[in-house]
Amino acid sequence: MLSADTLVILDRDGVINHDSDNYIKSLDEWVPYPTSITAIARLTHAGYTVAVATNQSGIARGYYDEATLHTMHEHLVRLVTSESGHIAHIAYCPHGPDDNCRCRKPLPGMLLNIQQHLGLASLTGSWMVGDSLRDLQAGEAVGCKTVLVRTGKGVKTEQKALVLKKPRSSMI
Ligand SMILES: O=P(O)(O)OC[C@@H](O)[C@H]1O[C@@H](OP(=O)(O)O)[C@@H](O)[C@@H](O)[C@@H]1O
Ligand SMILES: [Mg+2]
Ligand SMILES: [Zn+2]
Repeated sequence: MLSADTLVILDRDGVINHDSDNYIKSLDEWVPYPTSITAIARLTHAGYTVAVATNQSGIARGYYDEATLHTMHEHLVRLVTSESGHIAHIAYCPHGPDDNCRCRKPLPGMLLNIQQHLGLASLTGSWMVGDSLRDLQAGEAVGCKTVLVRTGKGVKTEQKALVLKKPRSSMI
């Protein structure tokens, strides 16, 4: 039975698959981490609903098109299905940083789209798993519990957050 606290929203690049500073521009470049597909299947078997929310500014930048993105997501779904897992919805933002859209993380637009698609009244208590601060910010904006992974950009994100948290050394 779907409820907010059994929903897990995953960031894609750096969480499900390897990320690249040069963007993931083709199906060949989309390489899942060794355990991520099985992890999604295990979440399904444990009664969780899994969705994906991914920024894909590479489309706005002209590096690849939506058809190519769809081939990556069809492949992801095939792999998960082959392990009897399920992905309830994949939301993506094709826009660039200057497009002022409402869906690009850290804005929560994609998470609200997932909420609407699943017919949930709220995302309070759902999980948002990401490797970037903007993933966690999007989740926090709609009451999700957030998880930072150390894959992808996660270690860099953690180090940046630790630096920000460090008490300022008193200046003499
Ligand atoms: O982690 P998710 O949201 O699934 O996808 C991130 C990707 O769309 C790309 O996002 C870009 O950020 P900018 O969009 O250029 O700020 C860069 O971080 C790329 O390295 C990365 O591949
Ligand atoms: Mg990411
Ligand atoms: Zn967008």
